[in-house]
Amino acid sequence: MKETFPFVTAIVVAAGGSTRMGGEVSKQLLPIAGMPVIGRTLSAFEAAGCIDDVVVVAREEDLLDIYDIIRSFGFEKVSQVVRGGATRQQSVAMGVQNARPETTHLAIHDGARPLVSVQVIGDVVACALEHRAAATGVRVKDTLKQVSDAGVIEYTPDRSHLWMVHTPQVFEKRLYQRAMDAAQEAREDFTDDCQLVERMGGIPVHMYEGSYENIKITTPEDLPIAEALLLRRQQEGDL
Ligand SMILES: Nc1ccn([C@@H]2O[C@H](COP(=O)(O)OP(=O)(O)OP(=O)(O)O)[C@@H](O)[C@H]2O)c(=O)n1
Ligand SMILES: C[C@](O)(CO)[C@H](O)COP(=O)(O)O
Repeated sequence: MKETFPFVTAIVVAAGGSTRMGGEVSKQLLPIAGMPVIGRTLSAFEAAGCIDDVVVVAREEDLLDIYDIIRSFGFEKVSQVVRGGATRQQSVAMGVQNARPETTHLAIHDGARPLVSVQVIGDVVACALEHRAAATGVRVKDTLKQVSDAGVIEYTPDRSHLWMVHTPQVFEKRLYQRAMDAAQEAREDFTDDCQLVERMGGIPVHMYEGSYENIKITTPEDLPIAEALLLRRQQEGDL
């Protein structure tokens, strides 16, 4: 039997409006290389040895489809599917409130990042077990510009310390709970979970260098990119 410490619960948030994708259907339900986006995401967490339990957060209108996907692909780690909130932060909070009481660490992940690998999940969880708080991300590859509302370049930031943050973002549960309560009390709402811990100060969030393949399905051109990456993995025997 597995020891109870650590007990890592993945909170997979899939309750967004998919506005930038367009269309009626949630982007998490769209097929890529023959499987719904959320199915691909959940397969990675099912296969990751460091993950003990999974809570999925979804829109009310998607619940039946999500249950269907979980049943048909046989995802045994998913213990609950709960309704999300109006913002990503609220959806994460719904997931956290429903995590099993023995949870010691939370691995918060976007349902819309189906290319996350078992290796990245394992490495960022290990980093958080050591440091209490960790995120995965990649170094910015392009030269960046700050552009004014009039469309004029204002300046070129030094990119040597700039990264794009991905998920999973992994935290000791007690720490994350404290950060979440403080942000809620201050009525602050953030697009990622690191910011909750960053704003408290005192606890450094470690960055684990992950993979450029861990893209978020955000706009329509992301779908063929994800499909091409998955087909390459299939050809290389990684799937
Ligand atoms: N109220 C929300 C908003 C976002 N998310 C989830 O958070 C992840 C990252 O969000 P994003 O890509 O911004 O998704 P959407 O909010 O759906 O996108 P958009 O801004 O285009 O509507 C996604 O897996 C999304 O489903 C969520 O669970 N609940
Ligand atoms: C959490 C996140 O995936 C980190 O990259 C991201 O912030 C989600 O929201 P966004 O509004 O698409 O940046």
